[in-house]
Amino acid sequence: MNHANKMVSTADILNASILIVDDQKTHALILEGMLRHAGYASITSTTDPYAVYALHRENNYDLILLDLKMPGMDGFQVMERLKEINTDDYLPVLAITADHDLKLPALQVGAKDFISRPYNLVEVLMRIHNMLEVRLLHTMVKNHSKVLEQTVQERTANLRQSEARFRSFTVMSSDWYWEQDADFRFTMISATQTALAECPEQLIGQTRWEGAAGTEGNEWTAHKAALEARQAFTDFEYKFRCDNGNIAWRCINGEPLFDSDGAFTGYRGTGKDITRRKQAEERIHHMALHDALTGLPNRTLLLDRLDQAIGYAGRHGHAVWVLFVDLDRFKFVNDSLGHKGGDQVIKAIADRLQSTTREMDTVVRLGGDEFVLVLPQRADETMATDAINRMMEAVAQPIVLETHQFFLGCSIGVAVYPADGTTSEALLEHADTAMYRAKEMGGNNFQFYTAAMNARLLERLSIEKDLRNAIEREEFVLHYQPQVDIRTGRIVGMEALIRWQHPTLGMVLPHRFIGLAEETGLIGVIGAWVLHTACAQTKSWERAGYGQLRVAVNLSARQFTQKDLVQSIANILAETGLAPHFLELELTESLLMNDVEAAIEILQGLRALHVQMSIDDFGTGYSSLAYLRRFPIDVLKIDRSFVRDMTLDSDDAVIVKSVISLAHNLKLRVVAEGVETQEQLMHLRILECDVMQGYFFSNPVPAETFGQILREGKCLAMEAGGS
Ligand SMILES: Nc1nc2c(ncn2[C@@H]2O[C@@H]3COP(=O)(O)O[C@H]4[C@@H](O)[C@H](n5cnc6c(=O)[nH]c(N)nc65)O[C@@H]4COP(=O)(O)O[C@H]3[C@H]2O)c(=O)[nH]1
Repeated sequence: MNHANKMVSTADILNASILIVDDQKTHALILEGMLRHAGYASITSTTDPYAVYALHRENNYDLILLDLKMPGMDGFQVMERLKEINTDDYLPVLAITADHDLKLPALQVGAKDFISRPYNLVEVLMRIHNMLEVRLLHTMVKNHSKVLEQTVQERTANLRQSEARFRSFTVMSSDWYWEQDADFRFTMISATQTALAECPEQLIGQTRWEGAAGTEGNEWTAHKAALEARQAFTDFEYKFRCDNGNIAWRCINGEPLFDSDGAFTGYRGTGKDITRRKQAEERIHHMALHDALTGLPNRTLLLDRLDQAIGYAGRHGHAVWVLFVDLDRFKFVNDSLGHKGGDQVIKAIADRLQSTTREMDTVVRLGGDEFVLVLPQRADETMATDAINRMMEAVAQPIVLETHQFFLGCSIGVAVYPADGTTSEALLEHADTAMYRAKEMGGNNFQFYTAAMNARLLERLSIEKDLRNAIEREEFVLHYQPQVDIRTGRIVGMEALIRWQHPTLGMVLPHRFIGLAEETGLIGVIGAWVLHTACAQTKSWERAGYGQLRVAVNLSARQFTQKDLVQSIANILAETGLAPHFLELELTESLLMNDVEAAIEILQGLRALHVQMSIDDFGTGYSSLAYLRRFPIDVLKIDRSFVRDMTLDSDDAVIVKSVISLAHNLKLRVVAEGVETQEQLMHLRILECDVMQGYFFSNPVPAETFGQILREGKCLAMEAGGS
């Protein structure tokens, strides 16, 4: 009230608008006079009750002094009409009456107070003052609540606007908003996101875990415990299966909700679709553990799987076989096909290896042409080599690329857990060692690891180191083995055979280092040295007057596919002055058969130089006589294994016979290798073989010794056939 008093001043009261309604003009004037005298300034009088309604509607008086008894329309009726204007049920009416009985009914109809006639001045002014004060306060409160209402309206509009803004943000952002009740059931999900629309997370009324996949995991247990403890959580990631079968990932944040009494009412938070991120992470994870070309596990995953297999086998007393697989002559294929073709070959081999293994086995690509297989033993089986044989057969199947057909073999080394090692590293190392042994054995076979192999491996490593320095230290020499015309008995040429005079190992034969030189690429330099030395030596014997001799030089696979082969041979011939037809290049049959079309092209390039070409070890490779016609060659060398057995085994005799007649049909010379006995020579002479080479006439000998033989004019004794 104090507060209200302060707000309504005397001036406000005296300036309030007052209407006096009395049918008797004099009464109205008396009252008006009293009021003016008391200081009221805004007073209107009327004697017409019918005019009151219009006047009040227009002026909205603060106070109406209303005579109750009037002819035509009395004060009660006037009040009824005024109610139409003052809809808030407040009639600012002070009833005037001399009749005591009308006072109560007047108050009931809506009058706020009354004044009695005859007027008591103090009472009249008092009541008018009080009434105006209440009236003005009432108006003030009404206005105030109007302002309040307006403020509320404005605030509500602002709120709506910001809510709309929030909505549009959530629509535009990849996140969404959700709410749950105290049982963690969704009560609201702002579900307009495309991600959600495509793969709705949960339905209203369901819990989050009803649609999730793999909820028995530890992370879900921890999450549910956090919910039970009413804790906020951030970045909880989980996956679930959509209706279309796809797996989707979500990341959510949430906070608990409590009412004003502190009781838990549920959770609310945001959600985000992280399926793409998870897929990318999975891809990266897969890439880190797999080989990009073949999709097979890589070395990292190998170590993991092998550790697991060893752990399991150790607990159950089982074995694990570790196979180290390396393709034979892959470098040759890769060089002749280019990288793309090489990749296709690797993929094909990877598929074949996988198709021959069981589900529990692991096939790994280490890189290049190296694979590792982990074959754990099953409880009900004994490990057998059948699996390895199957693998080798699968690899050996012809590979067809465009018009090319290839044959690849592989060398496999096997180390067995626990006999050959109890750690992944030891098993891999020993399988690798065994694989090298298989390579040394000529490839296309498998070897089980033995402790002795380690010693060989160490020797190999030291040889490899020394090989690199051998050229500079001039440790290589060529030995020459005479080739003799069987009809005339005269030396017509020689094969140049490399030897390595190793400072500690002594004389090292080619089979111990040529393969290594191939693998390390040193064969390029070594091969060029051999060619140069052999041509120069031959030319010098020619100059010395020992006749015109042809020198045969072995070409390795890697040399054969060397891009500048033709040019470098032409250079050597020019440098040494040897006529091209005195140089014979020996190529092995398997080297040519690897990729027939490419081989023909290279041979044609060499043919243009007018050098001679021979097929070495004929009969040992994948003989394809059909191709012989297409190779521009001059000589066939019958492998010494046939020569050795031709006098013992009639099959071999038949083979030698048919090779000689086939070669003659094709206008090729035939050289028989490894002739060791008189009997062999006799046979060859009967079969009309052209040239012989072998211990029977001479071992390979140093150049000086060969010069000596030439000087002496050594010939094959014609009658007896001996030297
Ligand atoms: N059992 C027996 N063996 C005989 C007889 N006559 C000769 N031999 C041996 O047979 C091999 C013939 O050489 P190849 O077949 O071309 O086989 C050669 C050839 O493929 C390769 N080689 C030798 N020198 C070179 C070279 O300079 N470059 C390349 N790339 N390879 C070479 O190493 C292989 C082995 O060479 P070597 O150990 O010198 O072995 C030589 C030779 O000593 C015989 O009557 N009985």
